[in-house]
Amino acid sequence: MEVVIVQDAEAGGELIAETIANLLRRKPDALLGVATGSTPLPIYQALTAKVRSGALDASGARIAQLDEYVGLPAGHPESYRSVVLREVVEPLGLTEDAFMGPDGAAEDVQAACEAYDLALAQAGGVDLQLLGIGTDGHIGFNEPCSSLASRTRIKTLTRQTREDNARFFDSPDEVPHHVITQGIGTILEARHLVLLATGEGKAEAVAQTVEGPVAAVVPASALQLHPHATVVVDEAAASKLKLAEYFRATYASKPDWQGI
Ligand SMILES: O=P(O)(O)OC[C@H]1O[C@](O)(CO)[C@@H](O)[C@@H]1O
Repeated sequence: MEVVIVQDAEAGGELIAETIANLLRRKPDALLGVATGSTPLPIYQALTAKVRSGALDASGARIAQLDEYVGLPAGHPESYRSVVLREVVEPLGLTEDAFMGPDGAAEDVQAACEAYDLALAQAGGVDLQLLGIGTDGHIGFNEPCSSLASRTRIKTLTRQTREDNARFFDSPDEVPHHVITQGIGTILEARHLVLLATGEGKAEAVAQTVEGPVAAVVPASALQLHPHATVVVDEAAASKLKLAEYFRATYASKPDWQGI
């Protein structure tokens, strides 16, 4: 696992956007797995700026959703499908044809989950999966004690996560209780995992993810099992890392650094 400490969220967004840009220059039809929430927004803004300035042609990119609420009406502005279309697909000049996600309104949710795992595999697998992290250590919506081998499935949100996400809704009661999420086993199949964490509220979860044992109670700790996982944290989110100085020195010592 590579840990990169950056000054702030904007720097993290720029670093990861450049990594994605390099991937798309090598592989124009790369499948990008995208996360929602507040954390990845600086990445999408930096990536969009590259496209608009002509520094990057992202027209062949394909976008895959990480998770979705169950039970929101179709077209709800806070469904993750709506968020990804609004924050990623449209700004990059892509169409819905380039987008894939699980069906949160399916009658048979389990079948929809299995269909999504199959669709990801048939699309050649995710090249780079962006991840945020919950204050409880979740990735996607894999709450604590999710199986580290789990596949895409329905999950129940913890009270903490519903409280954390209430800011996106008119009332806390509107936050759905259930979600579809790529499983941890599904996420681990992506070729490169890039987790961004910013702010002091994520510091404890980051410390447990990076320096704690691999444990289902901290789902993000599963990144330790992946051969190419990069954790990008700002100074605030890095504040509880015992090895912070080591991580800074390691990163600074890479003379011909080409991206993460
Ligand atoms: O970035 P935020 O808004 O703190 O959310 C943390 C994580 O929880 C989720 O909202 C759950 O999927 C992710 O989108 C995000 O990575």
